[in-house]
Amino acid sequence: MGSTPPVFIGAEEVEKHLHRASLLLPALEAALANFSAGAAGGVVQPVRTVLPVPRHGGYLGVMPAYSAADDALTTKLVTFYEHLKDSSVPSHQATVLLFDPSNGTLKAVLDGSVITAKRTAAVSAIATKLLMPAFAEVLCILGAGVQAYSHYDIFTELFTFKEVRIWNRTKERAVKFASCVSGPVRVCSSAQEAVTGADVIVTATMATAPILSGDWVKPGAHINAVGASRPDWRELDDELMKNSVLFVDSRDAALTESGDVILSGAEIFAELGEVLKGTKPALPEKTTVFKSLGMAVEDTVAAKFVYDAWSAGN
Ligand SMILES: NC(=O)C1=CN([C@@H]2O[C@H](COP(=O)(O)OP(=O)(O)OC[C@H]3O[C@@H](n4cnc5c(N)ncnc54)[C@H](O)[C@@H]3O)[C@@H](O)[C@H]2O)C=CC1
Ligand SMILES: O=C([O-])C1=[NH+]CCC1
Repeated sequence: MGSTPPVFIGAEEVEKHLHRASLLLPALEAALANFSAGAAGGVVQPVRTVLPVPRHGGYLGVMPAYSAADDALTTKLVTFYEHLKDSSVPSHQATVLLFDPSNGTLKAVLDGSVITAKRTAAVSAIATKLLMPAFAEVLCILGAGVQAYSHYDIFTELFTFKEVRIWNRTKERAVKFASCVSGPVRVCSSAQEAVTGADVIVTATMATAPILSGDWVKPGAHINAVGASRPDWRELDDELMKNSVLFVDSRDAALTESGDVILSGAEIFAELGEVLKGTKPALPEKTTVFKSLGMAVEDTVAAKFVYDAWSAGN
């Protein structure tokens, strides 16, 4: 008798079972805390392997993780390309393989793009809940791509902002963003205009040089720095990196992959998981940066969530 072939769960099905990124919050908070607990937390996750594809300006990331608390084993394969000529192809594409951890059998192949968009935004939301100033009124998003949309959705679901602003390098995309989302958004002509006076800032661009200057940032603001995941790419300038309290998802990853951290020489204060565990304080009264690179265990718990929901309905 042959083994059961893996199921394929495509983007539409993933979206159906994960219609709100906030569904992932409890699992992600636990995974971040477990990751930062070291061996005792039961998360096995190396820093991802990123293979450059120099001829085409692309990268293939391989992101395996096992979470003992969830008894879940996955690897995500994610490609990201800097300058795609065909704008109908997304800059990031991903697939998650979910294995039976007891015997290594491949159980499911899941679309990873929806998972990547939603788990990243959910992790930024976790950071924001902990680190944003009291009475935050203005949200500013720099970038108008996939991550901008997923961040807008969960941030406006969880928090109450009086004003949401967007800036994008090409203004048409920002205008389109403002016309597509559910609430009012002010389209700004410059990053400086968007950032000035903002309490919470999300940088989610493909920039390779700083787009956000410390000069513009209101003291006490919180920044989720989501882009610039290569050691020579930047979104934030040195002033901002050095004059903020710096939180990361993974110290090892930040010191390997983040141009903003490596090139500025900024000191890492804590991993988000350490704040969640209560071993490091959050310091919301200070200007804070959460440098997000994206962790494999986030995909593990998200894929398990989707697979379990899919299984329950089949
Ligand atoms: N931290 C994490 O867990 C994750 C981070 N990312 C990163 O988030 C960023 C955004 O990803 P997506 O929204 O999926 O990409 P996207 O391609 O959908 O959107 C990128 C946006 O950046 C803008 N942009 C492109 N080049 C730029 C430049 N040189 N300067 C300023 N803006 C520029 C584009 O106009 C577009 O609005 C990327 O850097 C990506 O690698 C993506 C997935 C997970
Ligand atoms: O975590 C992730 O999937 C990624 N981070 C940067 C590019 C893709």
